[in-house]
Amino acid sequence: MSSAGARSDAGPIPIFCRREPRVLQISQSERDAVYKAIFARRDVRGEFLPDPIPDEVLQRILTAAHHAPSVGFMQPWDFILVRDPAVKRRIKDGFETAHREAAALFEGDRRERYRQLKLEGILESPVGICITCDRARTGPVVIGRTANPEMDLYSSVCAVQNLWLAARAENLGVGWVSIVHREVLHEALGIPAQIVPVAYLCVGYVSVFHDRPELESAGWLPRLDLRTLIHHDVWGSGV
Ligand SMILES: Cc1cc2c(cc1C)N(C[C@H](O)[C@H](O)[C@H](O)COP(=O)(O)O)c1[nH]c(=O)[nH]c(=O)c1N2
Repeated sequence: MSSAGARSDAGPIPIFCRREPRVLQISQSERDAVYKAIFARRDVRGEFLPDPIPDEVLQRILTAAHHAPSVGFMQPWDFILVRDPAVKRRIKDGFETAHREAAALFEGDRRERYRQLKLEGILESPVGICITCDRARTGPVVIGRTANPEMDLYSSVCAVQNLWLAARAENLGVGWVSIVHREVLHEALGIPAQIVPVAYLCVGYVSVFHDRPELESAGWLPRLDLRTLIHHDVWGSGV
């Protein structure tokens, strides 16, 4: 475990967001910082602090999300910021229902171990962010989506990951809660029927960032060996 460390000062949107006429080079220390954010990012469930997130910080991580790649540049996302305890409570109730259903699918010892995992921080985190996908945002024909219609959903997932990494760079924890039925999010957040809720994220400062995924530390699953996942030219060619 490592302590959460000092918070970033609120400041302007980084220079990378402005238009640059030259090829932007990334220095070695900047590169190291990117990798640091990637490897130190964690899914946070149980360590949220109630401290409020300054508006400027929230704006920066939302701007990072908004600069994600998207199929045909359709930018299909919206961001619903959830602070109302009553709204959070409805989502938490939805989690509890889906969690019970999921627990029933595990056998014996694994069911009890699943029940003991902390898998959300809906009420504890000061802000929830629901990232959605408007599949009709730029009309029916989108560059890059015709052969693979799910590409707009993947684009919203890219926004999730940008936000997750930017949040880590701000020393903010993020936890993705997918143990909730989509209809619960539609109802609790007033999401129109044609918009897809892609991710419900719990966001806040934390008491600690774990060094490893909690599911790995709990012995649920190990990290796979990257070498077994790389194929050369054809599937199954091995290393
Ligand atoms: C699409 C999706 C959906 C979920 C998750 C992730 C992703 C990508 N994760 C987090 C997941 O458990 C976690 O990322 C892995 O265990 C790896 O841990 P780190 O993210 O590296 O800490 C997650 N975690 C959790 O506690 N409750 C959840 O419902 C979910 N849902």
